[in-house]
Amino acid sequence: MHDGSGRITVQGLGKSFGPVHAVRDLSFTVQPGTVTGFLGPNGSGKTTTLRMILGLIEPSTGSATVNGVPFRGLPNPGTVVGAVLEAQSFHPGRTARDHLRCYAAAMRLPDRQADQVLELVGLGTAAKRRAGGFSLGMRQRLALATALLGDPQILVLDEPSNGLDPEGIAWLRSFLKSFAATGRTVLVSSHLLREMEHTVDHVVIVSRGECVYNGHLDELRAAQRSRVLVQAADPAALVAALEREGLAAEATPDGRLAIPGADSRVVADLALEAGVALYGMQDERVDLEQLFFQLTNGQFAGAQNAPSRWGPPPAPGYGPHGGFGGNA
Ligand SMILES: Nc1ncnc2c1ncn2[C@@H]1O[C@H](COP(=O)(O)OP(=O)(O)OP(=O)(O)O)[C@@H](O)[C@H]1O
Repeated sequence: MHDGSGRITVQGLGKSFGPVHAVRDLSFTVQPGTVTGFLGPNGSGKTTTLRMILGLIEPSTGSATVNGVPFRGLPNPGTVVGAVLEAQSFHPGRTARDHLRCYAAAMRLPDRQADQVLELVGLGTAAKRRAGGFSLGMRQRLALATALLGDPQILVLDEPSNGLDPEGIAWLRSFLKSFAATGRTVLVSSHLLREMEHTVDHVVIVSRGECVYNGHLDELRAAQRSRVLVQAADPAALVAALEREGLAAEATPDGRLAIPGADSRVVADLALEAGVALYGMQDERVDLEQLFFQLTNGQFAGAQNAPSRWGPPPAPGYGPHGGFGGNA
Protein backbone atom coordinates (compact mmCIF):
# COMPACT_ATOMS: atom_id res chain seq x y z
CA MET A 1 0.00 0.00 0.00
CA HIS A 2 1.26 3.47 -0.79
CA ASP A 3 1.23 6.12 1.93
CA GLY A 4 -0.67 8.81 -0.01
CA SER A 5 1.91 11.41 1.01
CA GLY A 6 2.54 12.81 -2.47
CA ARG A 7 6.26 12.48 -1.83
CA ILE A 8 8.87 11.29 -4.29
CA THR A 9 12.02 9.89 -2.70
CA VAL A 10 15.17 9.21 -4.67
CA GLN A 11 17.88 7.40 -2.76
CA GLY A 12 21.37 6.65 -4.07
CA LEU A 13 19.95 6.33 -7.58
CA GLY A 14 22.34 5.42 -10.36
CA LYS A 15 22.10 4.23 -13.95
CA SER A 16 24.80 3.12 -16.34
CA PHE A 17 24.33 2.38 -20.01
CA GLY A 18 27.42 0.29 -20.72
CA PRO A 19 30.35 2.63 -20.08
CA VAL A 20 28.09 5.71 -19.79
CA HIS A 21 27.25 6.68 -16.20
CA ALA A 22 24.07 8.61 -16.94
CA VAL A 23 23.12 9.04 -13.26
CA ARG A 24 25.30 8.56 -10.18
CA ASP A 25 24.34 8.28 -6.54
CA LEU A 26 21.48 10.76 -6.75
CA SER A 27 19.41 11.43 -3.61
CA PHE A 28 16.64 13.97 -3.16
CA THR A 29 13.07 14.28 -1.95
CA VAL A 30 10.24 16.03 -3.73
CA GLN A 31 7.75 17.35 -1.21
CA PRO A 32 4.04 17.87 -1.73
CA GLY A 33 2.85 21.47 -1.97
CA THR A 34 5.96 22.53 -3.86
CA VAL A 35 7.16 22.85 -7.41
CA THR A 36 10.58 21.23 -7.57
CA GLY A 37 12.76 22.08 -10.53
CA PHE A 38 15.03 19.31 -11.75
CA LEU A 39 17.61 21.28 -13.64
CA GLY A 40 20.70 20.51 -15.62
CA PRO A 41 22.19 20.89 -19.08
CA ASN A 42 21.44 18.50 -21.91
CA GLY A 43 22.76 15.04 -21.22
CA SER A 44 23.03 15.55 -17.46
CA GLY A 45 20.74 12.62 -16.66
CA LYS A 46 17.37 14.29 -16.07
CA THR A 47 15.28 12.14 -18.40
CA THR A 48 17.01 8.97 -17.22
CA THR A 49 16.18 9.88 -13.60
CA LEU A 50 12.54 10.67 -14.40
CA ARG A 51 12.22 7.41 -16.28
CA MET A 52 13.55 5.52 -13.27
CA ILE A 53 11.09 7.34 -10.98
CA LEU A 54 8.30 6.32 -13.36
CA GLY A 55 9.42 2.69 -13.43
CA LEU A 56 10.25 2.81 -17.14
CA ILE A 57 13.85 1.77 -16.67
CA GLU A 58 15.51 -0.24 -13.95
CA PRO A 59 18.09 1.59 -11.79
CA SER A 60 21.62 0.16 -11.67
CA THR A 61 21.86 1.28 -8.04
CA GLY A 62 19.59 2.81 -5.41
CA SER A 63 15.86 3.31 -5.50
CA ALA A 64 13.07 5.72 -6.35
CA THR A 65 9.72 5.64 -4.61
CA VAL A 66 6.44 7.47 -5.05
CA ASN A 67 4.24 7.64 -1.97
CA GLY A 68 6.67 5.25 -0.32
CA VAL A 69 6.53 2.50 -2.94
CA PRO A 70 8.20 1.89 -6.32
CA PHE A 71 6.07 3.35 -9.12
CA ARG A 72 5.24 -0.10 -10.42
CA GLY A 73 3.74 -0.94 -7.04
CA LEU A 74 1.14 1.82 -7.27
CA PRO A 75 -2.42 0.66 -7.84
CA ASN A 76 -4.00 2.61 -10.73
CA PRO A 77 -0.85 4.78 -11.10
CA GLY A 78 -2.53 7.28 -13.45
CA THR A 79 -4.58 8.56 -10.54
CA VAL A 80 -1.45 9.08 -8.45
CA VAL A 81 1.10 10.35 -10.98
CA GLY A 82 0.52 12.24 -14.20
CA ALA A 83 3.63 12.29 -16.37
CA VAL A 84 4.72 14.01 -19.52
CA LEU A 85 7.98 12.78 -20.95
CA GLU A 86 9.77 14.01 -24.05
CA ALA A 87 8.74 12.92 -27.52
CA GLN A 88 5.06 12.40 -26.86
CA SER A 89 3.35 10.96 -29.87
CA PHE A 90 -0.29 11.21 -30.81
CA HIS A 91 -2.27 9.53 -33.51
CA PRO A 92 -2.20 12.35 -36.09
CA GLY A 93 -5.67 11.61 -37.43
CA ARG A 94 -7.34 11.51 -34.04
CA THR A 95 -8.92 14.59 -32.52
CA ALA A 96 -7.67 15.90 -29.19
CA ARG A 97 -10.92 14.85 -27.53
CA ASP A 98 -10.82 11.33 -28.99
CA HIS A 99 -7.19 10.93 -27.98
CA LEU A 100 -8.13 11.79 -24.40
CA ARG A 101 -11.25 9.62 -24.46
CA CYS A 102 -9.10 6.61 -25.38
CA TYR A 103 -6.93 7.22 -22.36
CA ALA A 104 -9.97 7.93 -20.18
CA ALA A 105 -11.47 4.60 -21.20
CA ALA A 106 -8.23 2.78 -20.39
CA MET A 107 -8.32 4.34 -16.93
CA ARG A 108 -12.06 3.64 -16.58
CA LEU A 109 -12.82 7.34 -16.36
CA PRO A 110 -15.95 9.00 -17.78
CA ASP A 111 -15.70 10.77 -21.18
CA ARG A 112 -16.51 14.12 -19.61
CA GLN A 113 -13.11 14.00 -17.92
CA ALA A 114 -11.57 14.45 -21.39
CA ASP A 115 -13.45 17.72 -21.92
CA GLN A 116 -12.59 18.95 -18.46
CA VAL A 117 -8.86 18.53 -18.91
CA LEU A 118 -8.99 20.08 -22.39
CA GLU A 119 -10.53 23.19 -20.83
CA LEU A 120 -7.99 23.09 -18.04
CA VAL A 121 -5.04 23.27 -20.44
CA GLY A 122 -6.65 25.87 -22.71
CA LEU A 123 -7.43 23.51 -25.58
CA GLY A 124 -11.21 23.60 -25.22
CA THR A 125 -11.72 25.26 -28.60
CA ALA A 126 -9.38 22.77 -30.29
CA ALA A 127 -11.15 19.67 -28.93
CA LYS A 128 -12.39 18.59 -32.36
CA ARG A 129 -9.19 19.33 -34.23
CA ARG A 130 -6.85 16.54 -35.28
CA ALA A 131 -3.68 16.31 -33.20
CA GLY A 132 -1.65 15.91 -36.42
CA GLY A 133 -2.22 19.60 -37.16
CA PHE A 134 -1.20 20.78 -33.70
CA SER A 135 1.77 23.06 -33.10
CA LEU A 136 4.49 21.86 -30.74
CA GLY A 137 3.02 24.08 -28.02
CA MET A 138 -0.45 22.60 -28.52
CA ARG A 139 1.00 19.10 -28.41
CA GLN A 140 2.66 19.98 -25.10
CA ARG A 141 -0.72 21.10 -23.77
CA LEU A 142 -2.39 17.93 -25.02
CA ALA A 143 0.30 15.84 -23.35
CA LEU A 144 -0.32 17.73 -20.12
CA ALA A 145 -4.07 17.18 -20.49
CA THR A 146 -3.39 13.45 -20.84
CA ALA A 147 -1.31 13.52 -17.66
CA LEU A 148 -4.12 15.31 -15.82
CA LEU A 149 -6.87 12.90 -16.84
CA GLY A 150 -6.70 10.82 -13.68
CA ASP A 151 -6.73 13.95 -11.46
CA PRO A 152 -3.31 12.89 -10.14
CA GLN A 153 -1.73 13.90 -6.87
CA ILE A 154 1.71 14.25 -8.47
CA LEU A 155 2.87 15.69 -11.78
CA VAL A 156 6.18 14.72 -13.36
CA LEU A 157 7.03 16.78 -16.42
CA ASP A 158 10.11 16.54 -18.62
CA GLU A 159 10.99 19.85 -20.27
CA PRO A 160 7.34 20.93 -20.56
CA SER A 161 8.13 24.43 -21.80
CA ASN A 162 9.86 23.20 -24.95
CA GLY A 163 7.90 24.61 -27.86
CA LEU A 164 5.77 26.92 -25.76
CA ASP A 165 5.64 30.59 -26.66
CA PRO A 166 6.05 33.22 -23.91
CA GLU A 167 2.32 33.28 -23.27
CA GLY A 168 2.31 29.48 -23.02
CA ILE A 169 5.25 29.54 -20.61
CA ALA A 170 3.49 32.12 -18.41
CA TRP A 171 0.35 29.98 -18.47
CA LEU A 172 2.30 26.84 -17.54
CA ARG A 173 4.00 28.70 -14.70
CA SER A 174 0.73 29.78 -13.10
CA PHE A 175 -0.81 26.36 -13.73
CA LEU A 176 2.00 24.51 -11.96
CA LYS A 177 2.05 26.96 -9.07
CA SER A 178 -1.69 26.65 -8.52
CA PHE A 179 -1.48 22.85 -8.83
CA ALA A 180 1.15 22.80 -6.06
CA ALA A 181 -0.77 25.36 -4.00
CA THR A 182 -3.51 22.76 -3.55
CA GLY A 183 -1.00 20.60 -1.68
CA ARG A 184 -0.06 18.48 -4.65
CA THR A 185 3.43 17.73 -5.96
CA VAL A 186 5.20 18.92 -9.08
CA LEU A 187 8.57 17.70 -10.35
CA VAL A 188 9.55 19.50 -13.51
CA SER A 189 12.78 19.21 -15.48
CA SER A 190 14.41 21.89 -17.55
CA HIS A 191 17.79 22.81 -18.94
CA LEU A 192 16.98 26.49 -18.45
CA LEU A 193 17.02 27.86 -14.95
CA ARG A 194 15.86 31.26 -16.19
CA GLU A 195 12.69 29.71 -17.58
CA MET A 196 11.98 28.01 -14.28
CA GLU A 197 13.14 30.53 -11.73
CA HIS A 198 9.71 32.09 -11.25
CA THR A 199 7.98 28.72 -11.14
CA VAL A 200 9.97 26.55 -8.78
CA ASP A 201 10.41 26.69 -5.00
CA HIS A 202 12.97 23.98 -4.62
CA VAL A 203 15.71 23.03 -7.06
CA VAL A 204 17.76 19.93 -7.64
CA ILE A 205 20.56 20.75 -10.05
CA VAL A 206 22.43 17.95 -11.78
CA SER A 207 25.58 17.98 -13.81
CA ARG A 208 27.04 14.91 -15.49
CA GLY A 209 24.58 12.71 -13.65
CA GLU A 210 25.48 14.02 -10.20
CA CYS A 211 23.71 16.40 -7.87
CA VAL A 212 25.50 19.74 -7.54
CA TYR A 213 22.79 21.60 -5.62
CA ASN A 214 19.73 20.53 -3.71
CA GLY A 215 17.86 23.24 -1.83
CA HIS A 216 15.53 26.18 -1.94
CA LEU A 217 15.87 28.56 -4.82
CA ASP A 218 15.87 31.45 -2.34
CA GLU A 219 19.00 30.04 -0.72
CA LEU A 220 20.63 29.79 -4.12
CA ARG A 221 19.64 33.40 -4.77
CA ALA A 222 21.16 34.41 -1.45
CA ALA A 223 24.43 32.96 -2.66
CA GLN A 224 24.46 35.61 -5.35
CA ARG A 225 26.76 38.40 -4.38
CA SER A 226 26.52 41.98 -5.43
CA ARG A 227 29.10 44.72 -5.05
CA VAL A 228 29.48 48.40 -5.69
CA LEU A 229 32.52 49.58 -7.61
CA VAL A 230 33.65 53.18 -7.14
CA GLN A 231 36.40 55.39 -8.42
CA ALA A 232 37.22 57.75 -5.54
CA ALA A 233 39.46 60.86 -5.46
CA ASP A 234 40.73 59.80 -2.03
CA PRO A 235 40.33 56.03 -1.65
CA ALA A 236 41.86 55.92 1.84
CA ALA A 237 39.39 58.49 3.17
CA LEU A 238 36.49 56.62 1.61
CA VAL A 239 37.68 53.28 3.03
CA ALA A 240 37.84 54.88 6.49
CA ALA A 241 34.32 56.30 6.11
CA LEU A 242 32.99 52.94 4.93
CA GLU A 243 34.69 51.08 7.77
CA ARG A 244 33.09 53.38 10.32
CA GLU A 245 29.76 52.09 8.98
CA GLY A 246 30.92 48.50 9.08
CA LEU A 247 31.45 48.20 5.33
CA ALA A 248 34.58 46.52 4.03
CA ALA A 249 36.20 47.70 0.84
CA GLU A 250 38.94 46.19 -1.24
CA ALA A 251 41.03 47.60 -4.04
CA THR A 252 40.51 46.23 -7.52
CA PRO A 253 43.38 45.81 -9.98
CA ASP A 254 42.06 48.75 -12.04
CA GLY A 255 42.39 51.16 -9.11
CA ARG A 256 38.78 51.22 -8.01
CA LEU A 257 37.27 50.19 -4.69
CA ALA A 258 34.91 47.25 -4.46
CA ILE A 259 32.37 47.19 -1.62
CA PRO A 260 30.66 43.78 -1.43
CA GLY A 261 27.02 43.66 -0.41
CA ALA A 262 26.71 47.45 -0.29
CA ASP A 263 23.93 49.71 -1.53
CA SER A 264 25.26 52.26 -4.02
CA ARG A 265 23.22 55.09 -2.46
CA VAL A 266 24.71 54.41 0.96
CA VAL A 267 28.21 54.48 -0.54
CA ALA A 268 27.44 57.78 -2.32
CA ASP A 269 26.07 59.35 0.88
CA LEU A 270 29.09 58.25 2.91
CA ALA A 271 31.44 59.64 0.29
CA LEU A 272 29.57 62.95 0.34
CA GLU A 273 29.72 63.15 4.14
CA ALA A 274 33.45 62.39 4.07
CA GLY A 275 34.01 65.01 1.38
CA VAL A 276 35.39 62.44 -1.07
CA ALA A 277 34.68 63.07 -4.72
CA LEU A 278 33.50 60.05 -6.76
CA TYR A 279 34.30 59.84 -10.45
CA GLY A 280 32.27 56.77 -11.20
CA MET A 281 30.07 54.19 -9.57
CA GLN A 282 28.78 50.84 -10.78
CA ASP A 283 26.44 48.23 -9.30
CA GLU A 284 27.52 44.71 -10.17
CA ARG A 285 25.34 41.70 -9.70
CA VAL A 286 25.83 38.08 -10.57
CA ASP A 287 22.62 36.61 -11.86
CA LEU A 288 21.18 33.22 -11.21
CA GLU A 289 21.92 32.10 -14.74
CA GLN A 290 25.65 32.65 -14.26
CA LEU A 291 25.49 30.74 -11.01
CA PHE A 292 23.67 27.87 -12.73
CA PHE A 293 26.27 27.86 -15.47
CA GLN A 294 29.05 27.67 -12.93
CA LEU A 295 27.33 24.93 -10.94
CA THR A 296 26.71 22.80 -13.98
CA ASN A 297 30.27 23.14 -15.12
CA GLY A 298 31.04 21.01 -12.11
CA GLN A 299 33.12 23.65 -10.40
CA PHE A 300 31.24 23.66 -7.15
CA ALA A 301 30.47 20.88 -4.78
CA GLY A 302 27.19 22.15 -3.37
CA ALA A 303 25.24 24.78 -1.51
CA GLN A 304 27.47 24.67 1.52
CA ASN A 305 30.21 25.97 -0.75
CA ALA A 306 28.12 28.87 -1.99
CA PRO A 307 30.53 30.53 -4.33
CA SER A 308 31.94 33.95 -3.67
CA ARG A 309 33.35 36.02 -6.42
CA TRP A 310 34.86 38.76 -4.41
CA GLY A 311 34.69 37.57 -0.86
CA PRO A 312 37.27 35.90 1.35
CA PRO A 313 39.63 33.27 -0.04
CA PRO A 314 37.98 30.05 -1.18
CA ALA A 315 37.24 27.44 1.44
CA PRO A 316 39.39 24.29 1.46
CA GLY A 317 38.33 21.99 -1.32
CA TYR A 318 37.43 24.84 -3.61
CA GLY A 319 39.01 24.37 -6.98
CA PRO A 320 41.44 26.89 -8.39
CA HIS A 321 38.64 28.09 -10.61
CA GLY A 322 36.26 28.78 -7.71
CA GLY A 323 34.21 31.93 -8.12
CA PHE A 324 31.80 33.29 -10.65
CA GLY A 325 32.84 34.45 -14.06
CA GLY A 326 34.97 37.58 -13.76
CA ASN A 327 38.58 36.70 -13.33
CA ALA A 328 37.81 33.08 -12.44
N1 LIG B 1 19.18 4.23 -23.61
C1 LIG B 1 20.40 4.79 -23.52
N2 LIG B 1 21.48 4.16 -23.98
C2 LIG B 1 22.71 4.72 -23.88
N3 LIG B 1 22.95 5.93 -23.35
C3 LIG B 1 21.89 6.63 -22.89
C4 LIG B 1 20.56 6.10 -22.95
N4 LIG B 1 19.72 7.01 -22.41
C5 LIG B 1 20.49 8.06 -22.02
N5 LIG B 1 21.79 7.83 -22.31
C6 LIG B 1 22.92 8.70 -22.02
O1 LIG B 1 22.83 9.09 -20.66
C7 LIG B 1 23.19 10.44 -20.50
C8 LIG B 1 22.07 11.21 -19.83
O2 LIG B 1 20.98 11.31 -20.74
P1 LIG B 1 19.57 11.94 -20.35
O3 LIG B 1 18.70 11.86 -21.57
O4 LIG B 1 19.08 11.33 -19.10
O5 LIG B 1 19.97 13.45 -20.06
P2 LIG B 1 19.04 14.74 -20.01
O6 LIG B 1 19.57 15.57 -18.90
O7 LIG B 1 17.61 14.34 -19.93
O8 LIG B 1 19.35 15.44 -21.38
P3 LIG B 1 18.35 16.06 -22.46
O9 LIG B 1 17.82 17.30 -21.85
O10 LIG B 1 19.24 16.30 -23.64
O11 LIG B 1 17.30 15.00 -22.72
C9 LIG B 1 23.57 10.96 -21.85
O12 LIG B 1 24.96 10.83 -22.02
C10 LIG B 1 22.85 10.02 -22.80
O13 LIG B 1 23.50 9.91 -24.02
